[in-house]
Amino acid sequence: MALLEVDGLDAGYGEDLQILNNVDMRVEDGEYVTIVGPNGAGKSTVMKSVFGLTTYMGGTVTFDGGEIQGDAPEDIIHLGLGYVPQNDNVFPTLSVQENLEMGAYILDEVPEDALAEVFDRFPILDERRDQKAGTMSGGQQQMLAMGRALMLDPDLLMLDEPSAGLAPDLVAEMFDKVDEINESGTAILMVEQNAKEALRRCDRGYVLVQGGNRFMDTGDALLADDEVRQEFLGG
Ligand SMILES: Nc1ncnc2c1ncn2[C@@H]1O[C@H](COP(=O)(O)OP(=O)(O)OP(=O)(O)O)[C@@H](O)[C@H]1O
Repeated sequence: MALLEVDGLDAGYGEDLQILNNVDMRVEDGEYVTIVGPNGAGKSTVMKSVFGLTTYMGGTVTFDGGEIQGDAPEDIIHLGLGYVPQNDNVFPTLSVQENLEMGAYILDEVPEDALAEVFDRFPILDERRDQKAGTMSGGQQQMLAMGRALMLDPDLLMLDEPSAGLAPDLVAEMFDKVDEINESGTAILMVEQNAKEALRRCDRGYVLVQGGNRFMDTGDALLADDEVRQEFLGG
């Protein structure tokens, strides 16, 4: 069984606004999977639904062998599933180090080895460990949000548009960081607007349209597919 298996997932918002319709998705141990698709397709909703932040309406979500559909985020985070939302992903009035420590709030003590590893992986966070998160640039805050999610050493890290709003040189740096995190053994499920670059780097990709699965293949195969290129990658 895959690390994450989503089978026939229906989910949405409020009482009856259904967005996802019969979505299937899987991420193997250590795999790097990307979700692409047009605006409003439901890409973010897939991640939020896996993490228990939407209204569950049907289907199953299995993580590490146990069913988690309908569970609360505070239960899911204990299982080794990390999630970095696109917005509001740092505490602006707390320092960098305090933000990272908050990432491990479910533990009795701050995991010093994990903290050292995050500082090692993101030298900018080490340099600015006492700076208030809200005074850092968008890219630095994004690194901090990722670092915070890594404090619990997740088996799967879900990233919602990590390159959004970043200058081009920072976009490359962000993608490199994601590669490094994946190479160190953490599986990745990532939503990206920067679809070509994401598909180039991932193992496998899903194209989601109107809340449902449309294409699934290796990143290279999706990049080479005429229909995918024309419809979703700007030709
Ligand atoms: N909190 C919410 N309440 C109600 N509807 C929502 C909520 N969040 C998202 N939606 C709706 O769900 C649909 C899918 O949104 P979602 O953000 O998942 O799409 P997306 O594929 O990630 O889009 P984008 O690429 O623009 O970020 C959209 O129609 C959106 O308006």
